[in-house]
Amino acid sequence: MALTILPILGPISVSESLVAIITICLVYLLMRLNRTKIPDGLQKLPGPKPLPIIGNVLEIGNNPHLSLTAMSKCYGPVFQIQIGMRPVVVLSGNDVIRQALLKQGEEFSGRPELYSTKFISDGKSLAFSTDQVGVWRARRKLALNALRTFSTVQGKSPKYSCALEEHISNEGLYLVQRLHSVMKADGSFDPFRHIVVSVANVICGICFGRRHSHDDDELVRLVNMSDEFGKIVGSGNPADFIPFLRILPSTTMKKFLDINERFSKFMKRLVMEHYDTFDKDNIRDITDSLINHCEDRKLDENSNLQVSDEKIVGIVNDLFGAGFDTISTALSWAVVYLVHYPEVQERLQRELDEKIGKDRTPLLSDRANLPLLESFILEIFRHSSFLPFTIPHCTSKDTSLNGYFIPKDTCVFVNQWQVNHDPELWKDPSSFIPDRFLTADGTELNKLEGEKVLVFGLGKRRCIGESIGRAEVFLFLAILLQRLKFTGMPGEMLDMTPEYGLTMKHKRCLLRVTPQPGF
Ligand code: HEM
Repeated sequence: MALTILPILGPISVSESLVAIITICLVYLLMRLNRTKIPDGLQKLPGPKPLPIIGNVLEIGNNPHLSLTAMSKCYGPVFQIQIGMRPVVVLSGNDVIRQALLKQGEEFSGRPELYSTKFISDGKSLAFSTDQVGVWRARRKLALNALRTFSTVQGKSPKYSCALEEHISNEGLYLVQRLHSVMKADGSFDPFRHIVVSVANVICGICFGRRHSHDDDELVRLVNMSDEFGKIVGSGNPADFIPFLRILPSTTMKKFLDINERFSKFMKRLVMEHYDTFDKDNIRDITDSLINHCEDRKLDENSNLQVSDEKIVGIVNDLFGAGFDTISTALSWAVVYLVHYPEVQERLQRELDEKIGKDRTPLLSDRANLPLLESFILEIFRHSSFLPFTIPHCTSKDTSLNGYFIPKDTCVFVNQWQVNHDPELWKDPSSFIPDRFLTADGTELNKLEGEKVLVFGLGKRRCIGESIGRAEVFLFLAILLQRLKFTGMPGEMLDMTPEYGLTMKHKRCLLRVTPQPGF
């Protein structure tokens, strides 16, 4: 990533170089003159010395979660780097992150204006855009209510406690069948390719009241390209901070624009279908409820909320986008960990055999009875830390943290990976040990330990899909483990090195399944 800036140094002439050097010097001098004065009693942020123009890009490298964790050991839990000419504050450590996001939540809840995020949902994304506080708060409340209502509403069958459980269970059982048939046809399968469609169908059911076939080319291509999206919007993408990188040809950027365009087209079609068939007396799903909200607001003369219809109905883009990528990444990692640690897979299957048996499908209400599965999920969240940073934050006013001055509009990275691998919080953090989340006698989940895992963010920007995410990962895994045994390809070692992005993915691989006895 960082090395993409080097080719521009080659083809320039001597006079161009001189102009460039003079410009750099002038900008540097201007920056020194404009330097913010540090208020009395506060200190200047520590951090590595930046190079002109590129700042600390070379030190940050291709794995910012690792390099910034290493820097926190040297500079402490609050330090400053420079990406390009732009200062970025990096937060690490449980106490400092809680102080910033919970106790000083208002000051740290903004989003920075970044080049890449302008392309997401035409710059109108709830999660990424720089909406004013009032607009963001109103949209977030609408999104939360819509999610809550349409996941807890009664499903079609009385067997299930809610529509969410029904969607997950149906998709989980379908995924089992699908993996059997792919095994018969090809002898192996790419886990992400199939899991992502099943997970996308759950959120599609809640948002649009429909599901797509696993052979639906448009959906399959769209959801399978999500890693290109994450590579660009992950914290530390140099093109967000160094303007001239945007004009250099980049295949990743091209794919990013392509996926955003395809995504918008796909979503617009589904939303238009809803407008065409909208019936106020039959609200079918989240899209209908958002359209209905716009209609009600037009009738309410006292309404003083200045949020456009496009921004209200566009909330569904965020719910769909966040709802499939995060959960399918978690599940795909889970399957890869099962293969890498076969003894853990055997213990999980024994727990399911003993507590659920073979005569019924697991339900969400089984969570309390399956402590090892719950511990396994927490350890996947912690060990993979597949969301290594939250979405970048931004300060909404001048503030301070740990005695350091942080000016308004400073971009802030929150290093979740560091917290999940902090030796002060975890014994042997680099080892995969699900039992660390069980009580000493191994019979129950140690909830306090579980709360230390940081993967959904904290405070005002905390993920609004957390309970859906946790429920989905649990129920899909319980259904898969009850019916299938996962193995790797004979003689091949799995490469567990994550590929950096907003959500870190494992390398694409081929796996196998065999039916569990009795299925
Ligand atoms: C395992 C699953 C999931 C994980 C690990 C996860 C994690 C996160 C994280 C780390 C953030 C950023 C927090 C911050 O910036 O401080 C976030 C934000 C968000 N998540 Fe999730 N998420 C998951 C599932 C979901 C689901 C299922 C949905 C919706 C259906 C969702 C919707 C959102 C939205 C809308 C935001 C933006 C909130 C805002 O900016 O106010 N997430 N999530």
